[in-house]
Amino acid sequence: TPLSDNGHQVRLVGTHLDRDIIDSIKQTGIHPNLGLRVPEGTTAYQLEEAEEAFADAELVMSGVNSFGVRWAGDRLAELLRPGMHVISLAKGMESDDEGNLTILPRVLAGQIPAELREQLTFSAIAGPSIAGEVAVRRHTSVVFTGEDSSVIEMWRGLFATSAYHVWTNTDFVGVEVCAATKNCYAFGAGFMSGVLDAMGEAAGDRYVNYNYGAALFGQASIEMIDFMRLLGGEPTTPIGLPGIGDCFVTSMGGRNVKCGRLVGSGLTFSEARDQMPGVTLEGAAAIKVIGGALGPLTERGLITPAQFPLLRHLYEVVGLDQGVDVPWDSFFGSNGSGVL
Ligand SMILES: NC(=O)c1ccc[n+]([C@@H]2O[C@H](COP(=O)([O-])OP(=O)(O)OC[C@H]3O[C@@H](n4cnc5c(N)ncnc54)[C@H](O)[C@@H]3O)[C@@H](O)[C@H]2O)c1
Repeated sequence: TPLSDNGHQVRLVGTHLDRDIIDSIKQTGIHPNLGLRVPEGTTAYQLEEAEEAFADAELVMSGVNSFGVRWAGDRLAELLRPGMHVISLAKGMESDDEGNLTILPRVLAGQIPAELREQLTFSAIAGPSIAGEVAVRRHTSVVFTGEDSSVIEMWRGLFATSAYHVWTNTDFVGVEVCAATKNCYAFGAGFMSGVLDAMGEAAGDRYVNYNYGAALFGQASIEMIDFMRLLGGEPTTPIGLPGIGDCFVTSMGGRNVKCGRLVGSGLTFSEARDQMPGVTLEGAAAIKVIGGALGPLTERGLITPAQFPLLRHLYEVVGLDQGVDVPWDSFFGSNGSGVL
């Protein structure tokens, strides 16, 4: 929407999983998931028509989610040309057996042969932005990130409108780690409602569980800053849009929070998952990857057993199918602000 509002032509290429969406846009102009008409100047293409869509295109935006990043990289390897700029949306990280974590734009770039890759740039969009709200031009404030400030400034110039407000940040690792980890913590945000669901009528209608949610949210902010120290981001990056702001919007609802709510009400993660067949749960997947890396990182002495108590518990719940038993007393360090 912001690109179209600025007068650019947009070519929307679906994956093999998006055939119905692309058919709908081609036939009616309506994006069926959002129930909205795509903006003027947008043309939809099926995957087989990707070469036509990429012909004379200068800029590429990848909206493939975290499950398809390597797949997207393989497709782009065939379609990109030297001098093109790529910006991606997927939120998550990959881990190896030793717990080394990699941000997804680097995974995407890694699928492109080195000779071509060196003639491209890779950037990403982060920060609180619900697709449908952007589409109806609600005020949205985001962060564009990448290593090269002139490239992300170029992207900002293309996107920024009176409703879509863009900041730029060259802390690529820090911003992307925030984007990935907030999805983990937002799963936990579902617990506060789930616990009330389990209480049934005994919960009454006078008090809700905001204290519970606020404590999880506060601990999430401490752990995001700890991730900056671990992975090489700036300690201030989680403040504002990339971490806290995005964690807020993601915690307010969506598929991931719904699953967290079911788990908070007493179901195991596997049982909750079974109640949501076919639903993409990027946050739960991120907990398995990032939470799963904490064990090897602790064994290697890169973090202490006292660090990341909330994400460790989320991993017990999602990765090991254990019940919710929030380790409150291990939160907030010695002073309520995470100082150990
Ligand atoms: N929707 C939002 O409001 C929003 C906001 C900020 C960031 N994001 C991020 O942007 C990305 C896209 O968001 P979305 O809501 O469109 O997600 P989505 O789950 O609807 O999927 C987006 C795309 O990924 C493709 N995809 C999924 N699994 C795939 C696979 N295994 N192989 C190949 N392609 C696959 C789908 O075909 C689709 O084109 C996500 O990583 C999300 O976290 C979304």
